[in-house]
Amino acid sequence: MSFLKLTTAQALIKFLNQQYMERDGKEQKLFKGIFTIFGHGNVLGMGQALEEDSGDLEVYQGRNEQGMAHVATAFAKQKHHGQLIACTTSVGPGSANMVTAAATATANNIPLLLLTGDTFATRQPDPVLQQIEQSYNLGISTNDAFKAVSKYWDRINRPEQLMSAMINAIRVLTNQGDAGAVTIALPQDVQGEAFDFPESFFKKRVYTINRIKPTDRALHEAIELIKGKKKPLIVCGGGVRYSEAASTLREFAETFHIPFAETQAGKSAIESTHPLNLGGIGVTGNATANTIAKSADLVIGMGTRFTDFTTASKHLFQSDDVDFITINISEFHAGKLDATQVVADAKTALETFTEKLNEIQYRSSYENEITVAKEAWQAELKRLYETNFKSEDFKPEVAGHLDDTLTEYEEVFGSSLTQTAVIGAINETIDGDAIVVGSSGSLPGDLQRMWVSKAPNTYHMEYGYSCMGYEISGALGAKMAAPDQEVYAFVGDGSYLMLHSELITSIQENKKINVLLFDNAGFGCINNLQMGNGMGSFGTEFRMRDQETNQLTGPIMHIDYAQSAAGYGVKTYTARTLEQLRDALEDAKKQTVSTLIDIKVLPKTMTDGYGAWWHVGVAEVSKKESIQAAFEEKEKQLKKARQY
Ligand SMILES: Cc1ncc(C[n+]2csc(CCOP(=O)(O)OP(=O)(O)O)c2C)c(N)n1
Ligand SMILES: O=C1C[C@@H](O)[C@H](O)[C@@H](O)C1=O
Ligand SMILES: [Mg+2]
Repeated sequence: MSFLKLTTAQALIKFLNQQYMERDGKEQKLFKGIFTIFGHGNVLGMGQALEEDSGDLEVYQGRNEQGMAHVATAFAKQKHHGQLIACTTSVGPGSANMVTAAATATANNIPLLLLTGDTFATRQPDPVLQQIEQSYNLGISTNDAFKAVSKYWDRINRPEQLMSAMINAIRVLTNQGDAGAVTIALPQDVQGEAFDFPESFFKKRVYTINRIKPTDRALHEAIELIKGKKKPLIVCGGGVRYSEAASTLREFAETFHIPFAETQAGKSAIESTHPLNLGGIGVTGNATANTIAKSADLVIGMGTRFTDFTTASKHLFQSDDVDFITINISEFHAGKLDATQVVADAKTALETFTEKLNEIQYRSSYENEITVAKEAWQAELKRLYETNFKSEDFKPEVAGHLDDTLTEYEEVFGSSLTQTAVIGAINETIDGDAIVVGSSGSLPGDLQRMWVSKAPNTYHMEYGYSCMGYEISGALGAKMAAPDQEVYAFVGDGSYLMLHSELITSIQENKKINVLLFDNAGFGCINNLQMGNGMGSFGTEFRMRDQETNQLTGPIMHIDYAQSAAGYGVKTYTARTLEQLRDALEDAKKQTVSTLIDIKVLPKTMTDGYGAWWHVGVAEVSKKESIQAAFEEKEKQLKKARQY
């Protein structure tokens, strides 16, 4: 056996360079690059290894650890898990900053490799700068916080541990059904320590999609169930996209005349205009999907985790005889809703289902209800595109909350744009193959309902963790994954303020992204939520502290986001009318640098409703009658929901 004397960090980088992913006969490096923010916890180990020989890894410089890890997550998501970017941080606050991003990746089952600097394994200089020192356990460091949010966690206290740790790390990162954040904590001293690593550790390793077939029994049970059903409905989840099963799903739906609805992660597998595509389903779904869902007698979940947003807190599927089939590569997710479980890859499962259903010449019994529901939604979409604050019969989409203060917003903003009209104008103006990215606030709801996807894989929504701050990082990750397509981040003002640091990285990397900043001066969707459940407007509008009342009820804050981003070198625009917006969008297309359009939109003009309930924690006791009423309503609706 031959050996290579390397430091732990050098061995790690060499190992990463030898990992490959194979898809559809095409092989590529599993790791495209590595994001870094160096500090004393990683610069002399990981930094040294990368400076000396990074191999084919591109080395990027992040601005905020959370931000850079979101970039890496979005990159993997857009690449359908086929290629990854690793992240290295310093010890203490550097790694702590990344915990939120780890959780985001894990919630969404997206592979993300985090290489966090750690305190000394020898403990000789303890306490080192940024060490917490838990007196009950000296073995604990900040990095233990990743245990709750990682799918695999390890600490390399001796160089030779790297080998088993990394083989397990890759096992998890390449597991389609159970991927997520993988945290490898690297004590500062161990990173630089040398060891004679066997050369075999560095051999080329090629991974591939595990296209698990359904068992005969699962297939038989599922087909027997489908046979007796008249109104099946497919829920197209992210698994359809990650498994690259869209064309198989299209053929399946068309052959058996089965409509499909989209989750946030599944949207844009197939274009919105497909006659069987009902669009977004659930809490943030539209009327078409939610209407059909209510009377479906069979729900076939494909690659979906069936979150509360998809099932409307298990309240959506109201037919007495509704049954569920779950097709999922993950046993855990297949086990949801007491379904007939088909643990399999979506594409393979669909192929086998097609064969069997063809044998019995199955066809659903839908007549024209899908077309009727789709046409009704088209009319509603047109209305949403045309909402106009200035029209006499204007009523905000979320009415009865702040109706009287909307003119105050109009004055401060110098704009009466409605959010739905803005989304309509953007959808009509940007290229059909542009990728739209989002994550939190009111925009995911509007986009899941309203966005007309024209090309495959152009809708990129992180809605597993709905993490504010993902949007701009996510846009950069999507751009790095698809450099030939325009990428647009849809971001609220609250989320923009929380984290937009990687906008600078987009400039540094010459990766143009377009930021569409929807400024409604507040945490709009949370304001809707609280007021919709009987509360007042409390702590969610961006208002100055009123000196007399000492409450946040003073004047609306006005922030010139365009001016601030211009200082970064971003090409910026302000849009106060639809015409200005369209002009800005057209001009932004011509730019080579990242752009930002500061769009002032009136609160309460986002979409709302469409027949889905959401189970939220309403107070059982309150002096307010409106809250008592909200609680009673919640209890009433809860009785109609499935319990598990
Ligand atoms: C990191 C994080 N913190 C808190 C929340 C809870 N939250 C969800 S949406 C939201 C407000 C979003 O405001 P904004 O980005 O302006 O969007 P809007 O709802 O106004 O469209 C908050 C605080 C979250 N999703 N993520
Ligand atoms: O609490 C939340 C409410 C949702 O409407 C929003 O989209 C999401 O970001 C969130 O965290
Ligand atoms: Mg806002």
